[in-house]
Amino acid sequence: MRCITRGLHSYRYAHSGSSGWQVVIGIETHAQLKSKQKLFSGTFFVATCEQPNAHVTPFDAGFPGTLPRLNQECVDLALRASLALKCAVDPRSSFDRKHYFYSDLPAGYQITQHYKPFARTGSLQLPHLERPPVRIKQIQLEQDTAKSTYDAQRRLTLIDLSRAGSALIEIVTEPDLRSPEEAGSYVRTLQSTLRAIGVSDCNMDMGSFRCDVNVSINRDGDKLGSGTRCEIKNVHSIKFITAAIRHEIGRQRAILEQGGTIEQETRGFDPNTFETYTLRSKENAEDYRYMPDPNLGHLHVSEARLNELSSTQPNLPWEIHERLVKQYGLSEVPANTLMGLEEEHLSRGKGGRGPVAFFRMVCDADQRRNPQIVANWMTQHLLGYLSSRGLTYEDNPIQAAQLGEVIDMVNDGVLTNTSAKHLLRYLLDSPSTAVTELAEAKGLLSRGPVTREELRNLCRRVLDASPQSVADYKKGVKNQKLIKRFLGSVMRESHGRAEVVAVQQMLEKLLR
Ligand SMILES: Nc1ncnc2c1ncn2[C@@H]1O[C@H](COP(=O)(O)OP(=O)(O)OP(=O)(O)O)[C@@H](O)[C@H]1O
Ligand SMILES: [Mg+2]
Ligand SMILES: [Mg+2]
Repeated sequence: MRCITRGLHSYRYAHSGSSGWQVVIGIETHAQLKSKQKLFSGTFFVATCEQPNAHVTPFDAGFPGTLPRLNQECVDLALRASLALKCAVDPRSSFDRKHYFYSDLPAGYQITQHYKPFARTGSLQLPHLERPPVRIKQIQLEQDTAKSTYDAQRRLTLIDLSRAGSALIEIVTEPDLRSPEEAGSYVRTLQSTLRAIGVSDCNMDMGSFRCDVNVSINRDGDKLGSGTRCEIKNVHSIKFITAAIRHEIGRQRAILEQGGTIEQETRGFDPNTFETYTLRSKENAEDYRYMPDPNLGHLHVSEARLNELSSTQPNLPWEIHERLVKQYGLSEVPANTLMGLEEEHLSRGKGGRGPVAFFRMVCDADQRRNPQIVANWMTQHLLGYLSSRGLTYEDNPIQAAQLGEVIDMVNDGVLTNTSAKHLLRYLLDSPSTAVTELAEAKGLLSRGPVTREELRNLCRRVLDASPQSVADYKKGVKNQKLIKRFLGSVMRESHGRAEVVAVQQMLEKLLR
């Protein structure tokens, strides 16, 4: 299904579920910058600080007479975002005051870049969707507000000024998205992009990544984007974003099909009913009385600075994925699993070496190591053992060199796969012990296949240790279950060297 229009991307998805209608979506995203200090004050910004009002200067609290001083680290992070989103950076942008009265805005205005944002006209390619890249209209630097929490019991709004004045970038798309699914994909891709380059944690739960979603619909054949948009403010998860858009499409369609008109509104989303509701109409829209901030000069960005940042820009997710596939020869599934782990690691924002770097260290240390096998050991076994202990990759005590050694020992026939899994678990408990020493101490080193004599002794030892179970077996009580239990014990004792079938036969023989 295709339609032709000028200006907006002229394609649509059949699965948007709105036959006869075209859906137009644009998203404004506020991403909290991972800078150490706030945008205009020297205060440290600690996103996870529990104690309220712990990081506030008089400037953050809006005291008269205090002056802003632009923090270069925030500018650099914002520029990194604009490079990743292929924007044109304005060599000379400026800051404006956006006035409104609200308890979370101490100064009565927010410093933003209304008239001259620092970056414009970028794009973001969505993976797995055949469509042109989403156009980025602009990115602007701005201050965050304080954090307000409503205490329903005491009927009080509590204000925490620690967040006031911390640095945000607002990333505004052109109205290029055509379905709830595309909107979800855009948000996900933007998150992974900003995380990969270390610009933001993009954690929607923690409020470091907040989206406003603009939705309009118009009849097929009408000018694309000619419908009136409604803006749904602050939707807190990708699931809610898609749900809010779905509801909004249905609501607008019902009104239009009954001959009504859509009012331009700012709406909220109720996560309990999955419905949007009116916050304020256009007539009640605020007049922000934008004016250039007289206390701040222009923001100058030189070509040299941009080149410098560009040369030290970390790889983007698709570049890392491509490297995993092309350089390391990984197939899609392990490459995607590793990317997923990397993303989780970055979203936790604890820093440190991520899973992809760990994988590369294991592979690069010895060219004979098969990357596919390394990825399997990491994603299937190591990850499983860590999560069964409630640990994440950041807590992983095993060194890349140690995992490499375990893998090599399997490859050299010194360890069986099963023994290597045991060894990995032992290593998690005593990571400072040398790998071979631990394997030796735990009797995991392969001494070739178990001989018949050895097997008989092993089986006998296991049976002798459980006389009651043996008696039950002979009475014919729960034989299947008992034999499985004996079998498990023998396999464990043999450290995986014994053959399951041989063990079962020997046990049955001894029990006869
Ligand atoms: N017809 C439309 N249908 C859906 N979205 C639209 C339409 N026209 C514009 N938009 C989207 O609405 C958003 C407008 O954001 P922008 O920041 O420019 O202005 P704003 O919402 O008026 O300002 P504020 O930042 O104060 O909320 C953009 O993402 C844009 O793509
Ligand atoms: Mg906006
Ligand atoms: Mg808006």
